[in-house]
Amino acid sequence: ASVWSQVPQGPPDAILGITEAFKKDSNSSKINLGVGAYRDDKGKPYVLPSVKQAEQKVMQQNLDKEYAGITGVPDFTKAAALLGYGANSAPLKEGRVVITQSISGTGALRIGGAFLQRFYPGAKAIYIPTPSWANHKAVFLDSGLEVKQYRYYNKQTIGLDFDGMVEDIKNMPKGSMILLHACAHNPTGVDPTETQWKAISDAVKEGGHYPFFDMAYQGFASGDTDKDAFALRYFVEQGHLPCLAQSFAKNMGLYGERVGAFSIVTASAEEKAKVDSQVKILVRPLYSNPPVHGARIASTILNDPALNKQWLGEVKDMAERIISMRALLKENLEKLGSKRPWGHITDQIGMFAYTGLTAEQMTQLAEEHSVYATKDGRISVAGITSANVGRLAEAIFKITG
Ligand SMILES: Cc1ncc(COP(=O)(O)O)c(CN[C@@](C)(CC(=O)O)C(=O)O)c1O
Repeated sequence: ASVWSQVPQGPPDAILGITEAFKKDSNSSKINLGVGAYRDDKGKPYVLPSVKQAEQKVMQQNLDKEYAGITGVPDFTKAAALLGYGANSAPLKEGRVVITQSISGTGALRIGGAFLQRFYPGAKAIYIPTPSWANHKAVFLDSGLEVKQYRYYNKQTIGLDFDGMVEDIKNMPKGSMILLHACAHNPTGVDPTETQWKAISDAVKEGGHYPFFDMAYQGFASGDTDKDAFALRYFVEQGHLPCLAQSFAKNMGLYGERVGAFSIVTASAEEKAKVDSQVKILVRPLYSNPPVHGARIASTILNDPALNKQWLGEVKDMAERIISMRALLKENLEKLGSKRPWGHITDQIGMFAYTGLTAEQMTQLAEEHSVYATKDGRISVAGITSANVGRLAEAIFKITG
């Protein structure tokens, strides 16, 4: 037998596999609501003008292509920390935040998982929400952690199971690790209110739990980067010492440039130095040091006041287009005479709408109507345009009534 004859055939990725199926469909009016990548109203990928301008500035500098340090482009990581934690962040001012560039958000989560596996003093089990991003479980399992779940989504109300979530947090063994989506929960689009975040912070503190924030959509949820960072910053103000995975894939449209950062809030500058040294020791054998181009673009945007302002406007525009497509879809469904409640489509926030459709209905959408999305009923609202929203509503109405 050949050396790889025993390798089993694995299933296609739950999310990226949808795009493969979409590409195979010859129907000219097919609609891709699978991967959470922004599309403009023409259904086209969008390179932000601020990104194009920043990239030109970078090219004009004729920079060399030497290795970055293990933790990446310093001007980028400093600016990413400021964007995430905010200008008034005490840990930032006191030099207590360890940060390393990462291979986008996935890479940040993986460095975090690996660091926690290596050094977390408590049980090596992380609690993730039910449901969560399809890749979270695999990232943490491959990091060597056990993955457990806490209640998050309420099927009946298609909203947050707040009581269930808080009860589960209170019942976790003391000092458990808990993953929290900072904003624009994937796949449900259901976020806690600020009041609910305060109660969640209390419950996490009461249990002495360790919060790991995944902030993959800062600015993309509400259009306001400060508003979207509320939960993270509130936890820090409350004295938690969280770690954070940041992605610039969505809010800067840098998907394929793989720009992200992983950071840890420590208790003191001395602790920061020790943790920083161990993060470097962990990253070096992983990929040694990160790609510089995307980080230089992001750094140029974040550090240039005019470009930063322009970028914030562009992020706001993307968020607003998503919000308007939510309203249009709901309106179209109601106009068709649907008797089902669709308020959750506009109540939810961020890239995704959790429709409440079953896996069978999602398969029907693809097979009978050439509308592609993940089987959990999640649709990427970014894939909706003023041109296809009518057909989408009809397809959903035909299936759900
Ligand atoms: C909550 C969450 N965290 C991290 C990531 C990682 O993104 P990055 O590595 O590209 O920075 C995603 C991307 N989720 C997408 C948008 C794409 C994907 O599945 O990879 C999604 O369709 O859910 C995400 O939704």
